[in-house]
Amino acid sequence: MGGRDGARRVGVAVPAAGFGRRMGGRRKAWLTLGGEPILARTLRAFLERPDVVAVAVALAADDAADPPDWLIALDPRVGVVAGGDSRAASVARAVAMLPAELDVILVHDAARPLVPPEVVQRVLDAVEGSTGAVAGLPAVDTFKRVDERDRIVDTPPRDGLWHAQTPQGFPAPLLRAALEALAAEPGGAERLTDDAMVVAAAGGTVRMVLGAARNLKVTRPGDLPLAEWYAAHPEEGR
Ligand SMILES: Nc1ccn([C@@H]2O[C@H](COP(=O)(O)OP(=O)(O)OP(=O)(O)O)[C@@H](O)[C@H]2O)c(=O)n1
Ligand SMILES: C[C@](O)(CO)[C@H](O)COP(=O)(O)O
Repeated sequence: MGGRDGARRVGVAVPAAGFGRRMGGRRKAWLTLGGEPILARTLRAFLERPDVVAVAVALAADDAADPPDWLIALDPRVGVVAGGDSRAASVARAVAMLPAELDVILVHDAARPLVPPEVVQRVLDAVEGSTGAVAGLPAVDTFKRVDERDRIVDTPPRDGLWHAQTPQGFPAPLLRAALEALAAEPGGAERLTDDAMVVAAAGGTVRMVLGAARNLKVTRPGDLPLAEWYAAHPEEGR
């Protein structure tokens, strides 16, 4: 896998257009972690890689129309686009603005600012010669399926259950084709909550690789102190 000069060309799509409802209506990209915006920290993990040739960030429409100065000045590889009503729609818009000649596209949530470089590397290694790879962690809790009256109706066996994280990486032509197929399906984008589902729906087989505890998704207010702790302890949770 490689461009004309043999070097792999990686593009990164960063969905950052969420509403942060579970965070009390605060857009998580702009919250600070270790004294800097969450989005800045998220992008750094990818911008420090020389094989990353372009990064497309999907922002809420008003933010995309008036992005902060620091983001515009951050790196010439970074571009901004308005996201959509669902994560998948935002990913599709970010992928659409990436350059055509890419070998691999990584999708990474803006809300996961603590991804270790070795997790990014594991995903990229696993994408080589395959149809996709996702970072994740084996489940540690017992899972219950609960009905609308809060009754437990099933306890799915935990064997083989993992928590999916990001990055999620795919051969670029495959991800583009899968997103196009999804766009043609009414309501498709809302149904699929991660990129592996998009590629699997198009017939791809996606592998799981080991993620990291510190690669948590900042989702609720209580996640912020934990993320701050990880930020202050760079060797923990890897
Ligand atoms: N329409 C959307 C929805 C989500 N995201 C992004 O997808 C990632 C994962 O989503 P999540 O953590 O669920 O973020 P929010 O959608 O902001 O959270 P909530 O569901 O609480 O509103 C985040 O980086 C978020 O900004 C996006 O780009 N566009
Ligand atoms: C893609 C994801 O991070 C995998 O865990 C997650 O599904 C995104 O969060 P959401 O709450 O489903 O939008």
